[in-house]
Amino acid sequence: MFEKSSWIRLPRNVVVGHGVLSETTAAIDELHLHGTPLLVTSPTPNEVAGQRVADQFEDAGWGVETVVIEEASFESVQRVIDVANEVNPGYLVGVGGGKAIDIAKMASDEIGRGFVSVPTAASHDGIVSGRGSVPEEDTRHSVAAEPPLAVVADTEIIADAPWELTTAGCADIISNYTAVEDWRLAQRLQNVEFHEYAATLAEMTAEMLVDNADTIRPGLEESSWVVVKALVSSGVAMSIADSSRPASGAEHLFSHQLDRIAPGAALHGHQVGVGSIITEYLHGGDWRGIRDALATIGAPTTADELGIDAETVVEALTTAHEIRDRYTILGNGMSRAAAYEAAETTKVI
Ligand SMILES: NC(=O)C1=CN([C@@H]2O[C@H](COP(=O)(O)OP(=O)(O)OC[C@H]3O[C@@H](n4cnc5c(N)ncnc54)[C@H](OP(=O)(O)O)[C@@H]3O)[C@@H](O)[C@H]2O)C=CC1
Ligand SMILES: O=C(CO)COP(=O)(O)O
Ligand SMILES: [Zn+2]
Repeated sequence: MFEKSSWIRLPRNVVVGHGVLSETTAAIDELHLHGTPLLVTSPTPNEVAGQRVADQFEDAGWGVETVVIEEASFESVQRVIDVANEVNPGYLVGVGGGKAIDIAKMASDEIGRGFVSVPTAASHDGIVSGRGSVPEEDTRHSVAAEPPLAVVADTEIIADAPWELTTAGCADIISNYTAVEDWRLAQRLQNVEFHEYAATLAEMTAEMLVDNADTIRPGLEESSWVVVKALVSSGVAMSIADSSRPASGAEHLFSHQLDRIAPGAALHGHQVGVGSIITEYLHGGDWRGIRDALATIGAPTTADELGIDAETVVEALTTAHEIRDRYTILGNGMSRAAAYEAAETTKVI
């Protein structure tokens, strides 16, 4: 039965490969955008890529305005909006990790301009999605934001980024397994809207990454390529669902709660990976398989490796269900005894 219309907003040009940063203007030119680009970046990404992108824009005769943000905050989003109000850009270009990209996509959404994503790290699937997240107070989870019109992912630059950013991106993809299990559960128990295509794509993406886990190695540019492709697929799954459901279940609630209790302890992807080991155990599934895939890639599998203690894990597990209205295997909350049992059995603590 057709109940309502749905919009699937996908990037038109996804350019991935060695040296493709030099094709940024070509990828944008194809979109028939007009006006001066506003480049949003952060300090290191600006050095490794932003300045080169700005030079390309100048050489193309398009001009460019640049904002360098240091922090992932609503203040930074506002700063970009303020600059945009002054210079009236044709579109925004985010160059960096999740911080610069999310700030650019949230500002784009606010001012109604197109957004182009130029990731310098493969740290999570936000680099290609239409979801934005700023780690402040009540909004730990992502919200709808401007999806990228184009993504330009230069694997030469991404392979040179700190390796733990790539293992975090891998773990974010592996967490799709439990995210989809939670989504199916929510459909059965709560009649939550479910999209088979989006769920299958998200699961298949995780499966392909796990199948290739032993080829993902630091210093191998091919590994960055595999991870970026997986992040693109995961972003597409979220666009099809018009929700982060295909890539975010209870393991993400656990991570968002850790961000509250122990801010900055570990990377998003590493936290959701450890969360996935525990929530797969709660689902009665192959949690050892998830743990082994994470370990093979070199992502954390224990609280120690995340830099948090047992009490923090238990507090996050018992309160994670309060993060948002999203039904998962955590139901209405875990007891402390159950949280200890799950974390100990899976050797997370
Ligand atoms: N939209 C979504 O679905 C999601 C969004 N997020 C958001 O994303 C952000 C986290 O993303 P993440 O990528 O980890 O964070 P950052 O963008 O802060 O990048 C992490 C670090 O890596 C540095 N860096 C980036 N690229 C390179 C490179 N090529 N070489 C060397 N250093 C590099 C950055 O430098 P510098 O400090 O100079 O920027 C920063 O220190 C948070 O704001 C979070 O809220 C997280 C999960 C999901
Ligand atoms: O990180 C995400 C998917 O990997 C986004 O999920 P959230 O909506 O839970 O922030
Ligand atoms: Zn995630």
